[in-house]
Amino acid sequence: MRMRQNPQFDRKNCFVPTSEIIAVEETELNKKQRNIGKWQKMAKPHAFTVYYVKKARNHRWRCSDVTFWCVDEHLCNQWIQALKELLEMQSKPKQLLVYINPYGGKRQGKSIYEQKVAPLFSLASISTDVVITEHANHAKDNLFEVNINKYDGVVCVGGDGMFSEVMHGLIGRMQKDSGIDQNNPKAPLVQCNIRIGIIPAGSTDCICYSTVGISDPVTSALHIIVGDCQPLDVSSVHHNNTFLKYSVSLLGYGFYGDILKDSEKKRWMGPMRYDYSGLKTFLSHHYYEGTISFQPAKHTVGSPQDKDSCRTGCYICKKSEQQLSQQYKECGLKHEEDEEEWKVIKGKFLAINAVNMSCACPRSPKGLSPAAHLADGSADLILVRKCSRFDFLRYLVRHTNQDDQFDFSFVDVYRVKSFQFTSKLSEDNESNVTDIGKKRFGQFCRDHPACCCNIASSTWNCDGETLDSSAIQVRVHCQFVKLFARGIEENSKDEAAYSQSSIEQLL
Ligand SMILES: CCCCCCCCCCCCC/C=C/[C@@H](O)[C@H](COP(=O)(O)O)NC(=O)CCCCC
Ligand SMILES: Nc1ncnc2c1ncn2[C@@H]1O[C@H](COP(=O)(O)OP(=O)(O)O)[C@@H](O)[C@H]1O
Ligand SMILES: [Ca+2]
Repeated sequence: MRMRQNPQFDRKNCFVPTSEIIAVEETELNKKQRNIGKWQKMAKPHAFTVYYVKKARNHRWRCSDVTFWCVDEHLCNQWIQALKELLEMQSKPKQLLVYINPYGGKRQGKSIYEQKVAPLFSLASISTDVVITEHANHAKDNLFEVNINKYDGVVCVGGDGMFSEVMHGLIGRMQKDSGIDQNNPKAPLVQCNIRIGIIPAGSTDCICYSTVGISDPVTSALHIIVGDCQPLDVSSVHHNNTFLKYSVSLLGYGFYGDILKDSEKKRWMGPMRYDYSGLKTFLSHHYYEGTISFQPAKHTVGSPQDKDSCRTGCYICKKSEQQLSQQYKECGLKHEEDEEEWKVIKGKFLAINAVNMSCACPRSPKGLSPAAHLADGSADLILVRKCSRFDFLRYLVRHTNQDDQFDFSFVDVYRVKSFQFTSKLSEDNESNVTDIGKKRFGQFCRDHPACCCNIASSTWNCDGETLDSSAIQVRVHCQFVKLFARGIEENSKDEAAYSQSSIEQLL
């Protein structure tokens, strides 16, 4: 759509894709407005206002508007009618179920929603059912009861943990309605097609940041309003034949698991808790022995160390998904999982991280794996072996600058479609070796953070929630859920929008 700002004020033209129009309204002209400029000569001017997405720097979106005036009332009404019919034809949501976590982040979820998001939903004529959660898992449990077909999408206001709750509720509901047993690691899970929107109000908000490019409530609300759709890989996590969790951001053992475990007791600190626990965990410098086995993701066309970051309309995601589908058609799931070789690595690790996305966030704008892809059916498995505190610090600092965080002798990264992990402790226990001294020694280390040694086992950090077992089996499910997002857009020089389907074509 080609729009000229009000002729009296600004001669600038700008182009807005009709898919990024938020609303169209007839404009009531007050006396003052009538007396502006050349419209004074008009007996009775008529006007309509178009509200649209204006793109600012760093992927920030804002709602802007422009008013069109004309003397012909019928022409004005024709425009309004034509634009409204156009908006009706797009996949914009009309009815949303919203869960607000009043407890996450800086505990501002409710005010963020009411002050920044609700007015935009109202402008876009979106009706909402809002639930302010009263306890953990309230949203997840509620999703097993609601009439989900009534909604065009579900919105979570909170951090990654809140998204995880909503995702588990929707996926769990879908499997229950389809008679699928999630405890079976090889179950043919049924895809969840209802889109999830994230309004960032948490502590890390890496899922929002990695799929939109910024952690900003208004930007996310506008992505929901325009009806974006971004598929997302999901990892299922099992312990033997028991379902544990799904993960879309970070599955972290060692460093990030220890940070999460320590920070859970300090939620009263808000997001700062991660900085405090991060420093404490860094100083403790614990490493963990164990065995990782994994299947490389041979269907993907990218690699963790290429410079091809995942961007809107990602070619690597599209091509990888096509090749994966082709593999299943030719060989089927059973062959694919049983026949392909598993690579095995034993060692001592400071951190074992598996990420389905870059995990970019305000703390680390390029994330744990900058070239990880949102929808390529793979995860990047990052192994950080035991090293000195100084070297580990150099590794961490590289997450905050443009240097390659994988360019260290003690860091290996693999693009995988499945992996398993067992800690040495559980391996020893299985060989019936019980060593009281080791347990007592482990306690000594916990009491003396200065000690640099290996503790029996760490905790898995699964999107900010802890897992009950250290021995896990993980499988990546390609494009398993959908978000109201479009991935991170290439930074265009001029943030002005571009014309996709212009209103001019309606003329
Ligand atoms: C000396 C400077 C070192 C700086 C290192 C910075 C490294 C930051 C890496 C960030 C990784 C983020 C992975 C995201 C995980 C989230 O899903 C999870 C839960 O998010 P939320 O519910 O919104 O809080 N966040 C965490 O597990 C926190 C990880 C610790 C971040 C320091
Ligand atoms: N009303 C509530 N009271 C307590 N915990 C809640 C509530 N609603 C959600 N939770 C839980 O809070 C945890 C953290 O939520 P999240 O929004 O990720 O905040 P943060 O980013 O600060 O971790 C999640 O595990 C979620 O299940
Ligand atoms: Ca992926």
